[in-house]
Amino acid sequence: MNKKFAQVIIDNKSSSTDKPYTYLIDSDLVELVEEGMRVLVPFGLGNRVVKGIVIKIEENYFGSHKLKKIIDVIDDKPLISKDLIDLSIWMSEKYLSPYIDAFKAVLPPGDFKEVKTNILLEEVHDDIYNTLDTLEKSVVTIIHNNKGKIELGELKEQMNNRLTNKIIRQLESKGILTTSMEIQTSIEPKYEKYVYLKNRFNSREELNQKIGKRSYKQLEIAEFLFDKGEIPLKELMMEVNSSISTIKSMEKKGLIQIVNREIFRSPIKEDISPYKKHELTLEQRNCFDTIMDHINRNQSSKFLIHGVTGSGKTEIYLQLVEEMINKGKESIVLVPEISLTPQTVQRFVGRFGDRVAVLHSKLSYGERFDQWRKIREGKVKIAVGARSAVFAPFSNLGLIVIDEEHESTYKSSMNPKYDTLQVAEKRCDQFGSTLVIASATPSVESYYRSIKGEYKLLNLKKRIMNRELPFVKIIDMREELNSGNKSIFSKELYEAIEENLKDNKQTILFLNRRGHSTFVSCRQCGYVVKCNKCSISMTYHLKENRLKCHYCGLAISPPNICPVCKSKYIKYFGIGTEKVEEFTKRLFPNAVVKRMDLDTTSKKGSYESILNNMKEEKIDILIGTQMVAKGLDFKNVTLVGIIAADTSLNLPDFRSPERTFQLITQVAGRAGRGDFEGKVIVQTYNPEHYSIQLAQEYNYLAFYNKEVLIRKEFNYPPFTNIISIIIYGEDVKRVIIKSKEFYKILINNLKQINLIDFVDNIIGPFPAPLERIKNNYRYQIIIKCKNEYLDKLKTAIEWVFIYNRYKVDVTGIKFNIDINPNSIL
Ligand SMILES: Nc1ncnc2c1ncn2[C@@H]1O[C@H](COP(=O)(O)OP(=O)(O)OP(=O)(O)O)[C@@H](O)[C@H]1O
Ligand SMILES: [Zn+2]
Ligand SMILES: [Zn+2]
Repeated sequence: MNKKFAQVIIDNKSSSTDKPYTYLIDSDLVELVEEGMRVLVPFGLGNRVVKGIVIKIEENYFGSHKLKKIIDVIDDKPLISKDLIDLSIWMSEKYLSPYIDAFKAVLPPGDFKEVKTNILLEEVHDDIYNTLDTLEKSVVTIIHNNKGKIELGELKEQMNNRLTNKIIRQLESKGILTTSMEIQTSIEPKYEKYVYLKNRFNSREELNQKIGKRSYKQLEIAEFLFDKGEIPLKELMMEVNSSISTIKSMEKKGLIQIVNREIFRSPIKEDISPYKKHELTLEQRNCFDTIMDHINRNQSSKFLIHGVTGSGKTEIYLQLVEEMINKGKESIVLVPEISLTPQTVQRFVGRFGDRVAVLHSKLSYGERFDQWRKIREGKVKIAVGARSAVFAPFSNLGLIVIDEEHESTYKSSMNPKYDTLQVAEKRCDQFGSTLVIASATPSVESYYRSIKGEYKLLNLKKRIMNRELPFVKIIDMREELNSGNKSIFSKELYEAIEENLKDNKQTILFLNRRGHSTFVSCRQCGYVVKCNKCSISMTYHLKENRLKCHYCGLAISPPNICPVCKSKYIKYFGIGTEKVEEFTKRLFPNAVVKRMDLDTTSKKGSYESILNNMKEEKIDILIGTQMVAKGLDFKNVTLVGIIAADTSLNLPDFRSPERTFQLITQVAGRAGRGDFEGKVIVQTYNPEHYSIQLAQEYNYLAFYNKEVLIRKEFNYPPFTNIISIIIYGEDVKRVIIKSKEFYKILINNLKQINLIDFVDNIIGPFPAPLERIKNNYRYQIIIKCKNEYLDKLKTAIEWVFIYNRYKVDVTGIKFNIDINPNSIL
């Protein structure tokens, strides 16, 4: 038999070993090794045996090195499919990510080295058993003696034969074995006690004959178990109203058996009520039909749905998913983590039941692995989840939906620093599947692409039932101040809340800052309390009476006297949600007021409980950050107050006008979703700013047109790419010296390869706007570059910063390279 060559990725932190290594696959393993399987290989000078994953198999090897051999193959089936391998390689190149990080995004959750394969023995009839060869028979015997189940590695050890994988595959094809994956986690599996009748009775009569002489209760239990089969102990005790002692005594007499069974870890609560299918409105139908028309003609396409808040986008996704199921295809529906509320989950699970897998960051590794496995094994047809669900390992993917596509969380800020939209496009290209992205406020980039024809634009201009979009009133807070109102609430907002309370309607108040006061400062000398690890002013939290850093979490007691001038005039400035809550409670003592932000929702279940109380109208006024801004659908909310629309406007980032427009539109969209008209009050110190003005008119198109002109004029995305390189470390002097050194090397390199004139702009190195985070000083280089030259530029950056070909000493220095980052702070 011939030999082959495998490219193997090894899990290794060091960037110098982060590349595929070529190994020889000897003839005896050639048939067994496949792309996506894990193998054991000798690695490094000492030939330490390590686990790696095969990403490519080649017929030829043209190198001159003497190759090491693969020692053994671990899996009997690939852990990941070819399309996901290709996707990872593509990501590592596109986002300059280490291979191993790119692969970890698509590998099963947890440590891939810990994945185990269990082999289960099915029933084997004698006539079939007799047809097996000796090796096959011994495999069957070993598993049989091991109570019908064995872990693959253990079986191999007992077989002492390298061809075990092949034998297993043969037996599997004969229906004698099945395999399933499992991962070792620190979380103990959950068990529950189950009860069943020990003896088999053919009929109730037989049962009565055998144990009829026993007590009435015992007979009742036995009959119950005869009807139901194996059931949870708890359920039995409840149903027949029996004590544990009766059941225990039956066990002692050998009538029944109590066993521990593992409970399948599931993040989906069982008591989800069905979500009925809506008859599509005319607008919804047009949109749905256009998409289905493309799908039915087998045209893989991309769509952007621009649909106002409350226009019923979710119903369209649900019906598209249903069509996919009918076609035997799978769907991925992505929503921002923050909108992955019980409400969203309920809509999907309520419609499709156990055909839905839910993936989000609050799941434990065990839970996540279970969801991953269900997808991989084809047990579910839909994956609903946040960003990383784009990697759901389906094998027949028909549709990807990205809801609220403008959300910044779709861009990852950790390796691989991928943009979910681009990854989704890539996956859809691989499968020939359909991509639908949607928003009430599409990002400038996406809308621009729809105008260029890369996405087909579909509009939903009306709310469901022709409900009106809420009326938006802008309040100039400078005038409020001039007229003597120093409160957080303008007169108009105060009166509107009061009226809303009288009418028994609910109110949402939004402020994009948590905590109580946003900074603490000395009135005498101007000293501001800042985090001593980050260059960020600290936020006061009243309940704990602590100053907290929102970047690194450091908490300290607030000072009584100024540490600089020793004065006592320490003052608390700025407002956060906690202060809004305090004021609201004071002004409306009879209202039920609740706050929803990171601080009040960290306990498990607290988030759900607030949303439930809101739904059941037990809360009059809900105060919150981003969390109350998106996707929530409460019919009784008729008033939305935006306490300060300017917080996002003043950040030194080219996206801040866009973010402000989106936020106001989205928050406003929470009002008037039921039978009653909604009203929105926006308080601001910049009432004439176009973001605020155009959000008031719901004029997305005018906003887009204005914004896109600015982007063009000042050369920002989508007209260019922005690459941010942050050089950071604890020693500020070294950071400065190294930044300058690397900057010079980069410039020289770009000159050498004749790229310097094609790169639009290189600025830096200068202190990053967030100059210090967690004790690290950060210097930044920003490069702007058109699409045509981006690949060349990336190669240069890789050469200089990642491979460090110039052998610069980088002790204590790290780099963070991000292509089109979310924010350039
Ligand atoms: N065809 C329909 N007939 C009646 N009600 C519908 C229909 N489609 C959707 N709805 C209901 O309309 C409400 C708004 O729909 P949905 O929440 O999907 O809007 P959306 O466009 O996603 O809004 P947002 O962008 O604000 O999240 C929901 O309560 C939904 O159940
Ligand atoms: Zn002072
Ligand atoms: Zn800090």
